[in-house]
Amino acid sequence: MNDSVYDKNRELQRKLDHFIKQARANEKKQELYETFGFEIIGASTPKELRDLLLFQSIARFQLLDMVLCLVDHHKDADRLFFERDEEARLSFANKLLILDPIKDTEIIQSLATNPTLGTEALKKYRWMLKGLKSRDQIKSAAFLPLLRSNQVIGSLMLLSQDPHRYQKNIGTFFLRKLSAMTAVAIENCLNQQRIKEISYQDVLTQAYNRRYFDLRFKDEIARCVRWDDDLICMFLDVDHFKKINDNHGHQTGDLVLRHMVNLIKEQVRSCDIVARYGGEEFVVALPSTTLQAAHEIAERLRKAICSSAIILYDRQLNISVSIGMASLRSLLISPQHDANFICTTLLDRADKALYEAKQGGRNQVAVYINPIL
Ligand SMILES: Nc1nc2c(ncn2[C@@H]2O[C@H](COP(=O)(O)OP(=O)(O)OP(=O)(O)O)[C@@H](O)[C@H]2O)c(=O)[nH]1
Repeated sequence: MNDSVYDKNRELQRKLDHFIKQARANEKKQELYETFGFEIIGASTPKELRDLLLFQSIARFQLLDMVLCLVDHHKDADRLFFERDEEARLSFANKLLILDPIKDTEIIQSLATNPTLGTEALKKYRWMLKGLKSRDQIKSAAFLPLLRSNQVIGSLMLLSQDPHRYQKNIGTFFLRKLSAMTAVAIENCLNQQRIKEISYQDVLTQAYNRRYFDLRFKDEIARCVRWDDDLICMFLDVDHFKKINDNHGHQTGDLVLRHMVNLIKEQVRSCDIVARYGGEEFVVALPSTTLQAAHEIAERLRKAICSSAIILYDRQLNISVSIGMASLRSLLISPQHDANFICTTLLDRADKALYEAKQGGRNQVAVYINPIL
């Protein structure tokens, strides 16, 4: 082989090696993006999705930071992503930006429908980086729109310390794939959660239904047992409700039930579980609450119900409620007691206390007391 053929051959070999290397790198990239895509699409709760997108993605894609911006068409994004988790709300405060479709129209209109890379992304979407601790270290960014049915539902901002990572002229195939999968994952996950919530809600009063209560009650009891915390179970029953129905009609009876739920919700914390247990009977679980504190809440609630008359078209209607409660501590739990036993015993005791309150003349609070052996 003469020298020139030999050189050409080497040059070709070098190019081939380069292409093979690039193909392998792309294959790896594709695998990384696809695995992540399948994981986010498989996320079963908004919390899981939130952690994958805003926390795990950073290590997976070797990013400096990630910001997700969502147009809150259903006005429920904050609740779905953070319910009962103040700590997470604080730690993700600057990474999950929720836009109001009415108040933030200008910002929403500024969200491009194509990826924007490099300094243009940094300039145009500076507002997305406002509260980030890592802000000063950002050297390049990729803005990815999240689209569903040709509508912008939000955007992702991938941030890097490497000034060459996201540049105007680099290929966006993988990034487009990531943004498409993210949009599908967000839409699916939030819709699934909404459906779950509807199935857990009492249609008439918007309180939780018994199915949801039974599920959550078990979890809360397990948590309180683990942390050696007390938990209070409270039953509330409208007094002489049959008479209300008979004298004023079922519609008024329904109004009373809705009114009751609103008053109960006003008096308890968002972490407490308020559910309609049946007919005119409601149950409230108060985790990490002492019997004394719960008694004060119950009394406050009883007084609030008693003193807030319902205004009907031609008169006002006064109602009262009887309340029975029992504490987890009163059960003297031992390790052989299983969760089902604790749940049913606690409900049974609160129900017995409610019976006492009714027997005692109604419009009062009764506490289950352990019989002296
Ligand atoms: N309007 C309305 N009434 C309901 C609903 N569910 C159950 N009820 C009525 O609630 C009433 C419950 O009556 P009772 O169990 O006798 O109790 P009460 O009249 O409240 O008497 P005490 O509990 O002993 O004070 C029944 O008349 C049921 O028909 C509902 O969804 N809407």
